[in-house]
Amino acid sequence: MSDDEFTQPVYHEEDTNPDYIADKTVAVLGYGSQGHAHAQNLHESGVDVVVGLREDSASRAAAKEDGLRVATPVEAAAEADVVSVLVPDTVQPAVYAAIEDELEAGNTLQFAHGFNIHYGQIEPKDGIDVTMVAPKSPGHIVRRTYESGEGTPGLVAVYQDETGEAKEEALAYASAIGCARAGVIQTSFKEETETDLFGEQAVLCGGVTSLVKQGYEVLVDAGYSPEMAYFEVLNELKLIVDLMYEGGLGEMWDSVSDTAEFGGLTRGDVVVDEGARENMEEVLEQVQNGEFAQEWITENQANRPRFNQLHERERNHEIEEVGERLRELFEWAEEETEDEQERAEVRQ
Ligand SMILES: NC(=O)C1=CN([C@@H]2O[C@H](COP(=O)(O)OP(=O)(O)OC[C@H]3O[C@@H](n4cnc5c(N)ncnc54)[C@H](OP(=O)(O)O)[C@@H]3O)[C@@H](O)[C@H]2O)C=CC1
Ligand SMILES: CC[C@](O)(C(C)=O)C(=O)O
Ligand SMILES: [Mg+2]
Ligand SMILES: [Mg+2]
Repeated sequence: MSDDEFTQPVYHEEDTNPDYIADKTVAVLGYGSQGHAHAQNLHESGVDVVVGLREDSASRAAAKEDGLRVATPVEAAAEADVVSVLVPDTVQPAVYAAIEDELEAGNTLQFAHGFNIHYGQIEPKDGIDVTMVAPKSPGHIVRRTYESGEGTPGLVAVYQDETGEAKEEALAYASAIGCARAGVIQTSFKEETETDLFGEQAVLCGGVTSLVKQGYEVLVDAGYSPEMAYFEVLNELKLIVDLMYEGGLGEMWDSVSDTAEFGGLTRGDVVVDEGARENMEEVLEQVQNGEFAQEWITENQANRPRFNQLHERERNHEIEEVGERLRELFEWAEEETEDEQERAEVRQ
């Protein structure tokens, strides 16, 4: 499929012009998963970066160690032409309120996810551009693939274009963080927000973990060993997903045995059946009508009682303890530990 056969424009390096960002200062607010990756990638692409962090932020030392300038979010926004808002979605409205006065006409307010704009939690002032550059990948992969030269695919969207250059600038930013190497798809804040939330809830994060836990429990409850259950439903999942990632469903089906292909094709839809599809449609509806967004906003206003309870329950699931023991036993444990350390550093 060539690019002009896609339903939406897809941009690569040659479609971007670094001049749109080259002489600008970018304030990256937050130094977490996305923040550390955007800030370091932009910096190494030659863009002037200032990281905006709270005075008492534990991440200040890490950002400085990575060779970046650090200021408070307000100071960073004051000196920047582009303000990239990479603090958690739940704190973005308060951070925006604090920096709004620092945004001058012609500046850009940029996001990596459209939640707050789409659901009206941030109403950006007139006179500024409002854009999105959303890598379709966790932040530590955005960083790692920039370093390895591959880049991760991303999305660009424009919500407000006062300068007439919002899209070009967003594309230059996408290129500077490595996304244009892999391809950047044009979308809208609405489409990115709704598909991102649906994807992470129904399939990527929610659906997959529920499938793994239920599969594990079914095997263990039937008397099989926890170790066997762990390998069968969790460890091997990565290997199967890697094949799908590399060559689609077809490459995976071609690689597994005919027995697995027949069993999978006849039993998969029994497990994820019409009822599961209807549940997925309901999840999508709650994203589209704002019910999920309201629930998440209210949950945060109440200091996350349900989130904390579910978070704790998930961490204490038996499969976590089995996995920790097993990962220590095998040779890939060392590599995993490095990854875990990297993620832990990012989370700090
Ligand atoms: N996680 C991901 O991979 C992806 C995230 N996104 C989007 O990117 C955005 C950022 O998400 P993510 O990277 O996960 O965020 P993180 O949770 O990793 O952000 C943590 C950073 O935000 C800072 N922070 C937290 N609260 C405040 C505050 N009140 N004031 C100032 N700074 C604060 C933290 O500071 P401190 O260091 O002081 O604790 C830390 O540096 C979101 O819009 C998200 O939806 C999009 C694609 C993927
Ligand atoms: C899949 C989760 C994600 O949407 C992401 C890494 O893209 C997120 O919000 O973290
Ligand atoms: Mg996502
Ligand atoms: Mg998301």
